[in-house]
Amino acid sequence: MTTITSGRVLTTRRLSHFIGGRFVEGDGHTLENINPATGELVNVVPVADAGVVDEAVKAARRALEGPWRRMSDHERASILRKVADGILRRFDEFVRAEVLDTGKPASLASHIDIPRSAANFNSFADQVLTLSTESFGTATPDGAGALNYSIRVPRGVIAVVCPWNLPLLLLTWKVAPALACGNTVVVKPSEETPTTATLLGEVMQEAGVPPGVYNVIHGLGPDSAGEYLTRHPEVNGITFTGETKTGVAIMKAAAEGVRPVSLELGGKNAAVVFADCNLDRAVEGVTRSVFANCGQVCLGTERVYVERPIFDQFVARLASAGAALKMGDPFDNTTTMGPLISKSHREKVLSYYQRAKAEGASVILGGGTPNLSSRFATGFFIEPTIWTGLREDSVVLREEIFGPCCHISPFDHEDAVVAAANSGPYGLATSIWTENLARAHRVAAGIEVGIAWVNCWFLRDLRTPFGGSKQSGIGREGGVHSMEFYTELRNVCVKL
Ligand SMILES: NC(=O)C1=CN([C@@H]2O[C@H](COP(=O)(O)OP(=O)(O)OC[C@H]3O[C@@H](n4cnc5c(N)ncnc54)[C@H](O)[C@@H]3O)[C@@H](O)[C@H]2O)C=CC1
Ligand SMILES: O=C(O)/C=C/C=C(\O)C(=O)O
Repeated sequence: MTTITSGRVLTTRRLSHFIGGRFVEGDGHTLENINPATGELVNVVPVADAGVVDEAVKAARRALEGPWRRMSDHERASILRKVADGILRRFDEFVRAEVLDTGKPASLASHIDIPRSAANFNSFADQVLTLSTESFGTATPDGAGALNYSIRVPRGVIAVVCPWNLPLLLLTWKVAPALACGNTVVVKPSEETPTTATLLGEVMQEAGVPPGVYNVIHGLGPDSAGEYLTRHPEVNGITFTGETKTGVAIMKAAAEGVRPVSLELGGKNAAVVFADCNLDRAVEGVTRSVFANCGQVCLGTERVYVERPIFDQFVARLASAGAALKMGDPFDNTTTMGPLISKSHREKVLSYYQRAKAEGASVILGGGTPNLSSRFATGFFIEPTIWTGLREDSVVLREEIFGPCCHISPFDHEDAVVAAANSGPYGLATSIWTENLARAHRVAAGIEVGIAWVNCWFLRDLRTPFGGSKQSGIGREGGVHSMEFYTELRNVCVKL
């Protein structure tokens, strides 16, 4: 297929839905998937209407009657390990697809996104083999007793709705445990990043995942594929990562039919840096937590609190680390920061850059868009930005921006910084930087979040509970917690 875009002639692919083990063309209604680093077209993507979504859910339902659910946990685990191997075998292809869809540096996709996606399958293949249930010996009047034991059954068809910031990583974080437990899935990747979900369909086939167990439909959210899927009455559970407002819409959809939801939503995460920290480690960690993936990580830091004696030094060091980031060709190994995901997202983040100035911030670094040369001048790049001097109640300190920016405030007392970190509606993650062990434990317990890191950030063990407090989500995934969401316990009482 040949397409003319931005004055360039490109050969592009047309993606398909993946339903019942087949790649399915849509009805001709499509959307364009744009490379955020250049503004060029990557591929043309079909948009599923209600009929296509119904077909996918029905394929997933039929597959529940097939071999997948009847296989032993060992057999399913062995197929999931083949999926992991398949991702690694096609590593470069996955990296390239993820980079073209997101604009993130290939070094990041090769280091985090794609290896973690394979690790998700291996980890949940392990997890399903060590899952235990409870049993009780129960006294009965005749003295013979009864045995109560519980079994875990798959929930059925799971709707998986994914965002664009870590497309394959977050998709597989949900698909791997859902499949390990014997469910079937219908995945709706973000309209911004549809490619790796589709490529995974090929890997699933090669690995021997039966038709209909893994289905992918493309499209938008409201009044489109996302909404049709989450409202579909034959979906038995919904897992979602993305914006809090979308989480609310999905929870409402799930209420119809009383379906369980697992929601990992937005954040406005605080990093707390005490004067007794190892400053080199703190600067390195906070630099990553603010700027990694161009600030498009729900766990990232947008509020930094630094104890006053080291405030000026910390601000200067974070600013010089931010200034050293190199934007440009994502496939160049020296590039350390990609663009934002889309033109509209850049407009949103720039509106906060303007708002910060209007609210009286001192701009320590950045605040605008960079001048890049050649092809990348039309990409959605934005400057890494640091502010100081804002009031705690300013909009920029309360709303999730999802860009490469942070505000740094000084603090004097532990209680006050814990209160500041806890202000606002979100409670996803925090990082605490101190060499005082007692203080580290105290502050980690005091900040209302699902994930507290001490002297590190994004150090992940896939067995640990992962999720948010307050408006940052409902439920926990990871390890046994994923197994709890993707199965239902059934108690069996046997009279002896
Ligand atoms: N992990 C996170 O916390 C993320 C947060 N965001 C934040 O959300 C903002 C908006 O980004 P979006 O991509 O629009 O996020 P979003 O939350 O609207 O979209 C995520 C996924 O949900 C789907 N979706 C949207 N509305 C839906 C609905 N009513 N029913 C069912 N599915 C629906 C989308 O098609 C996409 O697949 C960003 O500017 C950023 O601030 C975005 C991505 C990830
Ligand atoms: O599971 C992880 O390690 C990372 C999760 C990150 C997000 O959920 C996000 O940025 O949206």
